[in-house]
Amino acid sequence: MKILVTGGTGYIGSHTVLSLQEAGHDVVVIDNLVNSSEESLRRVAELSGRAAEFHHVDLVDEAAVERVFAASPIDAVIHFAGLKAVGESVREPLRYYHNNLVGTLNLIRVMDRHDVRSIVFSSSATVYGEHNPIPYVEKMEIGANNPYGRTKEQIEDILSDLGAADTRWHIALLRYFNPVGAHPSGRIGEDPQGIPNNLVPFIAQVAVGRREKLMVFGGDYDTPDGTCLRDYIHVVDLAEGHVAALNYVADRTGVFRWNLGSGKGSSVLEVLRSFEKAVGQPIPYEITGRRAGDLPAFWADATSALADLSWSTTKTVDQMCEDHWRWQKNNPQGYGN
Ligand SMILES: NC(=O)c1ccc[n+]([C@@H]2O[C@H](COP(=O)([O-])OP(=O)(O)OC[C@H]3O[C@@H](n4cnc5c(N)ncnc54)[C@H](O)[C@@H]3O)[C@@H](O)[C@H]2O)c1
Ligand SMILES: O=c1ccn([C@@H]2O[C@H](COP(=O)(O)OP(=O)(O)O[C@H]3O[C@H](CO)[C@H](O)[C@H](O)[C@H]3O)[C@@H](O)[C@H]2O)c(=O)[nH]1
Repeated sequence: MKILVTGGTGYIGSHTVLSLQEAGHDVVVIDNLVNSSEESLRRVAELSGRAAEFHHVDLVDEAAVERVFAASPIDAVIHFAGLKAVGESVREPLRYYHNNLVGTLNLIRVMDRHDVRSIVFSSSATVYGEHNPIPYVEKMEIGANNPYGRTKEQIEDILSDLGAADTRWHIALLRYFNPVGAHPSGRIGEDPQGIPNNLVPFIAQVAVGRREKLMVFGGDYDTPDGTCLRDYIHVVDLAEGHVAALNYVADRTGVFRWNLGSGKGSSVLEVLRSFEKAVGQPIPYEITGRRAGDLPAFWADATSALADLSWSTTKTVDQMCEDHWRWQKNNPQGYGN
C-alpha cells in the first residue's frame, strides 16, 4: 500500500516510516518541520534502503494538502502531525487548537474528497485525565485536563462522529503511553528542541554533558519509592503497533480505540537506574518539588491491543535506555551535528 504519514520526520513518525517500509509499504511524508528535521528521513532511507517521498507542507494549508493527494494515489493515512508540549499548550492554547484541530480537519476533508477513508490517529494517555482509576481501559470516559490533551480528545470525537455518520471510514485511535528509546542502530531518535520536557530525553542530555543534573519532580508521592510511575514503551514497539493497527482496520470499517503501552508502571528512579546502567556511570540528580499537573501513577491496560492486534510490547526499560543512550551518545546534538 501507499501510506501517507503526517508528521513523518518527527520522533515517532520517523520510526514508523521505517517500520512501514520494512513491512513493504511505500511511504509519502507531509511535515512542516516545526519540530523536526528532514535529516531523519535521509537516515530512515539509509536504514531501509528506500526513500520516502517528502512534502514540506503545513496541514493548516488545505490547498497544499490537496496538492499532495492530487499528485499521488494514497491508500491510508497515519496522522502524527501536531504540537505536543503540555506546558506550552497551557500558555498558547490558541496555537494548539488551531494547529492540531484545523490541521486534522483539513486532512480528513481532503481524504474524503479523494476517497481515502483509512486513518490511524496519534492520541495519548493524557485523554484519561485525572478522574480515572488505573490501569486505564479504553472504555473509560475520557476528559483531559490541559489544552494539548483536549485537542487529542476533540480529534477523537471528530473522528468518532465521522465514523458514525459515514460507515465507509476505517478509523484507529491509538492512545500512547510514554514513548522512549530509539532505533537500535542509533541513527534515528528523539531530538527535542530547547530544554526537554520529558524524563528520558532530559536524562540523556545530562548523561551526554549538555545539562548539569536531572531534577526529579517529587519524591513524596504515595508510590513504592516516592516518585511517579509511568508506562514506558519503546518507540520501535510503538511503531510496530501502528503497522498492526493499519492492517487491522484495512479490512474493517468503524472506529477502534487501543491503548499502546506495556501494562506496567516504572518509577522515575527506576528509569534513572536503568539509564545509569546503560551509560555505565552515575547520573547526577536532585529530588525537588512536584511538577504541577503530574499524576502520581498511571499505566495501560494493554489487553485489547493484544487480543485484537496480536500486538504487545517486546522491549524492557533497560533496552529503551540502552537504545536511547546509543542514539544520544552518537548524536550529542541530535540531528543538528
Ligand atoms: N512523544 C510522546 O510522548 C507522545 C505521547 C502521546 C502522543 N503523542 C503524539 O504522537 C504524535 C507524534 O509525536 P512525536 O513525539 O513524534 O512528536 P514530534 O514533534 O517529534 O512529531 C510531530 C511532527 O509533526 C510536525 N507538525 C506539527 N504540526 C504540523 C502541521 N501543522 N503540519 C505539518 N506538520 C506538523 C512536526 O514538525 C513534527 O515533525 C503527536 O501527535 C503527539 O501528540 C506523543
Ligand atoms: O525533568 C524531568 C522530567 C520528568 N520528570 C518526571 O518523569 C515522569 C514522566 O514525565 P514525562 O514528562 O516524561 O511524561 P508525562 O507522563 O508527564 O507525559 C507524557 O506522556 C503522556 C502520556 O502518557 C502525554 O502524552 C504527555 O503529553 C507526555 O508529555 C513524571 O513523573 C515527571 O514528573 C522528572 O522528574 N524530571
